[in-house]
Amino acid sequence: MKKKIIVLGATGTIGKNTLDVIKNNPDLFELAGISAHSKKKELLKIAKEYNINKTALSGTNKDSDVLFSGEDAVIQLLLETEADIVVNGIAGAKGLLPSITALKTGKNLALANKESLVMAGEIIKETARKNKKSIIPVDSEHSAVFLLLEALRYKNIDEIILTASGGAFRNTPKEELQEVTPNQALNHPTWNMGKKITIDSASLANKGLEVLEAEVLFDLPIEKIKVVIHPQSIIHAMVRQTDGSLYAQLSYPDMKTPIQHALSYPDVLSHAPSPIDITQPMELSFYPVDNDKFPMLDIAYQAAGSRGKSIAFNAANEEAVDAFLCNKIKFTDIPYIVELVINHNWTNKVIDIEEVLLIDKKAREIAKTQIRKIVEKR
Ligand SMILES: NC(=O)C1=CN([C@@H]2O[C@H](COP(=O)(O)OP(=O)(O)OC[C@H]3O[C@@H](n4cnc5c(N)ncnc54)[C@H](OP(=O)(O)O)[C@@H]3O)[C@@H](O)[C@H]2O)C=CC1
Ligand SMILES: CC(=O)[C@@H](O)[C@H](O)COP(=O)(O)O
Ligand SMILES: [Mn+2]
Repeated sequence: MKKKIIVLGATGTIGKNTLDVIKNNPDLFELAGISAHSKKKELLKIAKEYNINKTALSGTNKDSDVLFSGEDAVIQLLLETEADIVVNGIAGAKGLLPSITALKTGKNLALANKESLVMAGEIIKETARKNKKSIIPVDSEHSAVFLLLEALRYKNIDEIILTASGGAFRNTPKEELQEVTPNQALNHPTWNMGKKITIDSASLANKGLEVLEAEVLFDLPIEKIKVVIHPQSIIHAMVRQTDGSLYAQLSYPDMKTPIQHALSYPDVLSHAPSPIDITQPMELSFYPVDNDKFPMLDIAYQAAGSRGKSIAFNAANEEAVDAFLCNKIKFTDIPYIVELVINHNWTNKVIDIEEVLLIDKKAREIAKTQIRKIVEKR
């Protein structure tokens, strides 16, 4: 039986990589539905190529060229389409409700949209538990930890270590970060990704979100979740057992590897999307994070353990990155804005999705006020 897959964010980087994995494994996987936000032409092209009619376009009003259109299009697609797995490759906080709906409609969730877990980790896990469905991480580091923990049978785990490439400014002196441009920040050294996550890699906010994502996924105390700079992005994560042994997962920086793993799970396929050639010389190096130069990781650690602060971290960062990409604020204003927002009096426990959305909205308002103040001053 082929697994039926819905790809949310089919026009994005995760979406396209997922479509490649499906295309490369026609006997195993079958595309059941797709969503996009603005790229209608591209969405229709994919639908034609894969011969499907379950299409959703969320960034428009009623549009008869697609099956579902408008703000609720993704939710309608999930309600009306049978599938085994939903790959959530939507960028940002808008991925949250689709994650929950995927689980509620009885589908396993292959999750790239880390924001879902940062905003509503407990609610999503409880929804998965109630509906007897799995959350399979797609984020490369979490996919690696997931694999390693399974291989080690979750026994005697001491700590997990996520690697970070260091982003576009790993070698840029701190004093020069004031004047860097969006185009410079978008020049990721190892991965080809969407704009928002690429800016987050440059500021290390991505690693901050990933620490918060790992806190939810692996149920570990935050001091057991560590980060190390590894410029080659070959090792994606490591797990240390209590006897000191350190286990690592290695693969080239190609998202098809964790995506294939998530789609085939619990099986492992007999071929690799891009196998590592160990007959070639390969350098693997590691450095500590420079927290003074990149404060976003420390700010994320401050948000750990508090769902309200985690939501605020994500919301303020999304607003600040948007403003940076529009040249309204400087790169160095991003941590200033986010720290100011998370230092408000947010609740630690969040009960339901309505409360999540309320905190998200409030945090964005505070961030936008700060952005306006910065713009007025300059
Ligand atoms: N790229 C990567 O390698 C990795 C990404 N991730 C995570 O995966 C997610 C997607 O990232 P990435 O693929 O890089 O992003 P992209 O920007 O490349 O793609 C985003 C996708 O989401 C759609 N989209 C954008 N806004 C909305 C919205 N408001 N409602 C519904 N759909 C929307 C876009 O549609 P359209 O193009 O039509 O506008 C597009 O299909 C993020 O959460 C990211 O953190 C995690 C690990 C690795
Ligand atoms: C591919 C992936 O999982 C990204 O989240 C990646 O980790 C980003 O690179 P950084 O390590 O630079 O944040
Ligand atoms: Mn990652």
